[in-house]
Amino acid sequence: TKTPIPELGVDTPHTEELRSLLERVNDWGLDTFRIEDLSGQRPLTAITYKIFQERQLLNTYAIEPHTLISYLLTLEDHYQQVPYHNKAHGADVCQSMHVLLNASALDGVFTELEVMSAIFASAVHDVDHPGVTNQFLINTKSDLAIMYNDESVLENHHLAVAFKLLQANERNIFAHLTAKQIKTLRKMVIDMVLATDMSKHMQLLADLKTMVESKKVTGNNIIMLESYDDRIQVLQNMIHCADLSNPTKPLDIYIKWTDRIMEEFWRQGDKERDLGLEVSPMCDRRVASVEKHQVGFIEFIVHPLWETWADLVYPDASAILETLEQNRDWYQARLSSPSSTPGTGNLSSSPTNTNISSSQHQ
Ligand SMILES: COc1ccccc1COc1cc(C2=NN(C3CCCCCC3)C(=O)C2(C)C)ccc1OC
Ligand SMILES: [Zn+2]
Repeated sequence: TKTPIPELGVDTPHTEELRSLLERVNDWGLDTFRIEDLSGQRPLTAITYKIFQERQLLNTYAIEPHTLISYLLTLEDHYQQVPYHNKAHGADVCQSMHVLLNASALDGVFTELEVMSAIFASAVHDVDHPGVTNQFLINTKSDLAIMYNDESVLENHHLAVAFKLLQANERNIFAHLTAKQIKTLRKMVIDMVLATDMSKHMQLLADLKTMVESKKVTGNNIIMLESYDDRIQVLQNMIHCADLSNPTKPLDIYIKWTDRIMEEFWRQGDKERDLGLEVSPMCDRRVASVEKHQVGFIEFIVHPLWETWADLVYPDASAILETLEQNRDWYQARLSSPSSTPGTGNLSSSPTNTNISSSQHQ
């Protein structure tokens, strides 16, 4: 006999509140920070366990609850404690992917195995992220860059760690899948996680645009995807959208992600400075232009992607696109008005603006 599984998969004194929050797992904008606090710092385990239950994946694939919890807890422990690419980000992308999979334009399009592959890929996609970019790992001739020959260094590492953790019997959640199912799942998970490498963004978006232009739908507006290439392309763009979903979330949540990514980039800049390397402009905390980076990120990367995704699954992502545009306008407005950041750069000329709070965001 084994120790009983806690109802929500995690040990917490806040069971009632966590349960009611997890009831909203199908909603865009779920507060993963609140889940982190209520789950005893186990957001990834709590959210992924809830999604597996919600989608009946434990029954469909004869997954032992103990085994799933054991895998998720170990996976979560292998996310590093860095400002942004930590277990909360993993949980957030996993929950975002779960919502995107529910688009009515995709009703019945993906098999159970494809759905489980997508949820699993999202949960593992940044495991053991060291909080620095691929370029930094390459520039510093890191062991990881040597291991993966400078090609999608981080993404290859996340995959290797995720699959390595499955090798222990007590963590092998896919023990009851057929060899063929495991082969298919492994290929799809690899294809999805490798697609989260930002250097693939332009190609991914170009292919998505081509698909939208030639979109074939059934009578009730459900997208028809015949080949593996078409199916995996949609799933790759889906995980990419989930990964780049921060600016599409409620503003208070979006701002928290912005604070985290800036701190992570600035810490990389500090490392670059200490190593005598050239400090990437986006990583220099002395030339902080938080609003400018967000406006640029949305204008050139996030909005073009989400606009195309919203076309593909029209009208399912229209409200998400609306929030993105409102958030862009909010950061844009702060760009033109005097900055709220005393002591750095762009304070407006009039002295009256010097008496403001220290935080980047009021
Ligand atoms: C180009 O945007 C920025 C530059 C400097 C500071 C901030 C931003 C915008 O804010 C975010 C950025 C990212 C990412 N940016 N990138 C890369 C970085 C390399 C440069 C060019 C390609 C983009 C990533 O890989 C991730 C997905 C981690 C994630 C959340 C953000 O905000 C919530
Ligand atoms: Zn990510």
